[in-house]
Amino acid sequence: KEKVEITKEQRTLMKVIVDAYSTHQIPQDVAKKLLQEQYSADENFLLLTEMATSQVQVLVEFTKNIPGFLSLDREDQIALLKGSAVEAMFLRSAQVFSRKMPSGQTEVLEERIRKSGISEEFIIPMFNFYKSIVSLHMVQEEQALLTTITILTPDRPYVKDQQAVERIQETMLELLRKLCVLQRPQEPQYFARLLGRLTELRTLSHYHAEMLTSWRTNDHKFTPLLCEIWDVQ
Ligand SMILES: CC(C)NC(=O)n1c(-c2ccccc2)cc2c1CN(S(=O)(=O)c1cccs1)CC2
Repeated sequence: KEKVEITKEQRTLMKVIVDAYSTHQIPQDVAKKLLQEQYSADENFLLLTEMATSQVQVLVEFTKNIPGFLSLDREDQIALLKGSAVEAMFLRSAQVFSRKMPSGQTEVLEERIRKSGISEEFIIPMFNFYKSIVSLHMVQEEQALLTTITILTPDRPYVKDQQAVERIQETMLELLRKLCVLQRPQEPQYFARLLGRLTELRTLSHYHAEMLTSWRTNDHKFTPLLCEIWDVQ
């Protein structure tokens, strides 16, 4: 039986990441808006735009707190942010659903998202992903590390020094692996299941690119920040 132990450095690293992750949350007022009175499809879309924009700002702030990230090449930092923004958004969205909400709120939230101008063909895989994340019942440490590992994916487009990114990502993967073993001794495959969700995320981000095209044909507007991070318009 493998004796797994979190070292002092790993404990410090964990604390830095979880503190950053819990500090940089989407303003509750924005999330609350989605739950208020009846909205039209256009207003729901506008709210999602607002939420997604604020999430990108949160993502940038969180990423700056990942130990080692700011010592990467500047252009590679941008490439990692742009390359992971959509996946981080879907991961954060799933985590919003994972949170215990007063009864009925999850359904209202689901309804608003379904009625926001997103075509059915994307709604299904998107909600399947949310459910697959919710069913894992991740603790905050796992959520924060999974987001960190997603951001530190070496093979994003335009990343020059992939080795440097790989080195930091490997530190995070090793920490998450240990946490999973300690957290779920009875579920030896849990770590593998978590990483499997990252593959699902990549598929979703391909759907997202198509979603954007269909929105643009219906003349939906995005914020300058979303246009920049998604490379549209
Ligand atoms: C929490 C934030 C990050 N989630 C969010 O903004 N959502 C949520 C969502 C999920 C669970 C709870 C609350 C909200 C569903 C969707 C989005 C955004 N996207 S988007 O970025 O493609 C988009 C932007 C503008 C028009 S469409 C569409 C799908």
